[in-house]
Amino acid sequence: MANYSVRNQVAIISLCSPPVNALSSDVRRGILDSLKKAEQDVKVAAIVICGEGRTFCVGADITEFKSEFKTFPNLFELVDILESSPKPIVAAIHGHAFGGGLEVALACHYRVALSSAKLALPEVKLGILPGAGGTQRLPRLIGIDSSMQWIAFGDEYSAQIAANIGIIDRIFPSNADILESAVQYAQSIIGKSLINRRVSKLPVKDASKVSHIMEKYKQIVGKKSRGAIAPMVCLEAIKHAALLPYVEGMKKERMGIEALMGSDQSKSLIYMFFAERQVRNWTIPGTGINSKNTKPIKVEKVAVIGLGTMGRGIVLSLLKAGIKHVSVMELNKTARENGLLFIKNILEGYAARGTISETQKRSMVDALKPVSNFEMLKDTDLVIEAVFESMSIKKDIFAKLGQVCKPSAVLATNTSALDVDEIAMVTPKPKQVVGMHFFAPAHVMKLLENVRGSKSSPQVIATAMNMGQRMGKVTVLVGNCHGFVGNRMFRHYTVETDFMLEEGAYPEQVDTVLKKFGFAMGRYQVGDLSGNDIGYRMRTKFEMTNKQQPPGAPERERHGVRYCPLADFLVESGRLGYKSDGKGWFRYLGKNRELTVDNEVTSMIDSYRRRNKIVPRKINGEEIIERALYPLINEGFKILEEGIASNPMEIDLILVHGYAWPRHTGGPMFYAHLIGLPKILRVIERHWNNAGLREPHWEPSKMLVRLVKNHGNPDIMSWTTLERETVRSAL
Ligand SMILES: CCCCCC/C=C/CC(=O)SCCNC(=O)CCNC(=O)[C@H](O)C(C)(C)COP(=O)(O)OP(=O)(O)OC[C@H]1O[C@@H](n2cnc3c(N)ncnc32)[C@H](O)[C@@H]1OP(=O)(O)O
Repeated sequence: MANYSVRNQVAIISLCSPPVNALSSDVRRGILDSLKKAEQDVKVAAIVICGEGRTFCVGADITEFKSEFKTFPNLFELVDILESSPKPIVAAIHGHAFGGGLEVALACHYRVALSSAKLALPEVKLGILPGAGGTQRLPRLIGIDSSMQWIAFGDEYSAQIAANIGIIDRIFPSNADILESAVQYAQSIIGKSLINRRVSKLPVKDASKVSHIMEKYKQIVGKKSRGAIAPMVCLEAIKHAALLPYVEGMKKERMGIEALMGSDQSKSLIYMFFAERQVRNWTIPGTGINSKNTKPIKVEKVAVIGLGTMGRGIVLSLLKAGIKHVSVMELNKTARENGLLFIKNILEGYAARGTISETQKRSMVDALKPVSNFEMLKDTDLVIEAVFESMSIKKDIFAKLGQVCKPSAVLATNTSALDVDEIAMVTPKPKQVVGMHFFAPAHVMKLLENVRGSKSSPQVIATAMNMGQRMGKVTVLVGNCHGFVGNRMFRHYTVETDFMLEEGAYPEQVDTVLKKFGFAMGRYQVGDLSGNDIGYRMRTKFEMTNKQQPPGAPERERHGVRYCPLADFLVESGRLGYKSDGKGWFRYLGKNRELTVDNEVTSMIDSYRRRNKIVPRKINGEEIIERALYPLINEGFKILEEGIASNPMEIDLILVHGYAWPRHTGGPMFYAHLIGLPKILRVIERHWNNAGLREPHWEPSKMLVRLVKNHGNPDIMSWTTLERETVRSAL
């Protein structure tokens, strides 16, 4: 709804729909009714639209998208009614003016804002376009070039930037009273002509350059938003603002939003939006313990052990989160000096770019406390161990931490696959131990996979979850198993793509198909980028690599299971990827590391096939997608079945934020939901029947089988509930 009042000739329409004043049908109706009152009241000479509470308006109510077009006034109708008002309307912006909220402001005749306000047209991130005139009004205010930048990427901008380019007419200090300031501003414009204040009537300044600008953005969007439809539709709609009169341009915008709204990509992106918020409400499956009934321990002093790649990133994340005391312990002098230098350089860079102020930078540097022995960690609230991935080294460290740290200290291990319980058992208080799996580089990557050990106390889990959120990370709680969620699932992707190389595909073909699906890089380029030796080290641990096999051992089998040694040959021939002179699955040439196919790799694959008498066959794109992605989905169901993740959203967040799974498909589980579970199961069963026990990743998940058998194609939101009911009724 919207509240209405009048103050000194100025009518105030305040949006009132906590927490973020989304433009639900009630709010839109409230604005319209208030506007009518203001127009009819002869004592009113100007109108202010503002938001109650923490923000101006975050845009259309996403939960009402399905009925958006049906109720009067829809957003599209409301903005034109506002703009044509005979009385001047001032939008008073604090907090956020996002999406439809900014479109409402663009339809007002003036816009004022607190300097702390943020503005954006982020609809593209929901797979749609600004469908209430945003693509037609913004170009008339700031030109085609800036509009394409704002709308095709959907990023937020400060009020000051918006003022610099002409969106905001007046900025007030962040501590000003926005309503009071806006009312005074409205009084100052009473009686002024509204000609030139109705944005839809303005010409587009850089209209003549539209083709050139369009080409530029098509290139950028093609690279940055691979496979996503909405960014291109946004560009097309903005182009029409340059070429067509406003009314005609609006018709094109309408066609654009109707095509995008309800599309699979938009459904996926909306699912992601809510998943990112839902995940804050963590729960331990089957226990009743959750974020609502568990309080975190107060954390003021944190320590990080190890200043390698992971440790440095973790320290930076803690500093950015505002932790005022971060002890860093690295016993190797060179690693310590390099690590500290790296951290300081990154902070310098942030300050130079204006991401943080000089004062903030200084206080972050002051917060760094190098320590040289475990004793010095005795009053630390949270210790994050980030040393080399070795069970014995980690156990050694936890044994020491267990002796010196105070009993309430939370002891976290940053491991990507090791058993958190085994590490915990060396301490006198295993309930204080938890896993915090960061992704490299930890100060950049948004994902944190927190691992609850079987003994981790609820408070300790709450503390790790809270710390992740303080660091601004998408923090997901998972159970303890080898590889946790992400690495456990992703393994199958690499295993099965390598099998396709044996059978007839080549790395470039696999990567092209995966990139078309939406991955920023294919499986083989990712291997080259992160280093093919990482997987090799892991396989060495399990005595699987080519070199570790006794003479005469079967080349394509390990521990009775199908195995492809091509990745081993690659590493053993020194092709680790980018870092080994640009040689990996591909060859990277020149300063720009241009990816080229390397005949050496092709010959290696061909001769391996000949040696093993494999007759190569043609593998098409559909097969590549099924075989690369379905085993991973199958594993996702096994993870749900075991309670390692509590719901599919958690799995999807991990794969999207940690493994570059394309966001516009919603992650593997949502993708499975879009394809339909019966088809997913059919394909998995077909491969399982062909491959049998030698390829266990094709063994259908029991949960998937039960869901399809008992419920056909149930909605993703009901999977875990249905599974629980089925299991309970079987007991
Ligand atoms: C015929 C014409 C048809 C045209 C119709 C189509 C036009 C659409 C135009 C649009 O406006 S689409 C929506 C565009 N807006 C957005 O995408 C903004 C989404 N919100 C955000 O990005 C963030 O919420 C924020 C604005 C940056 C604020 O972040 P903050 O961290 O402060 O809060 P949150 O935790 O994210 O949100 C609090 C709470 O509010 C819910 N919520 C946020 N935005 C919306 C929304 N637009 N609709 C419905 N609900 C929203 C969010 O889910 C949280 O709920 P919870 O229950 O507390 O988790």
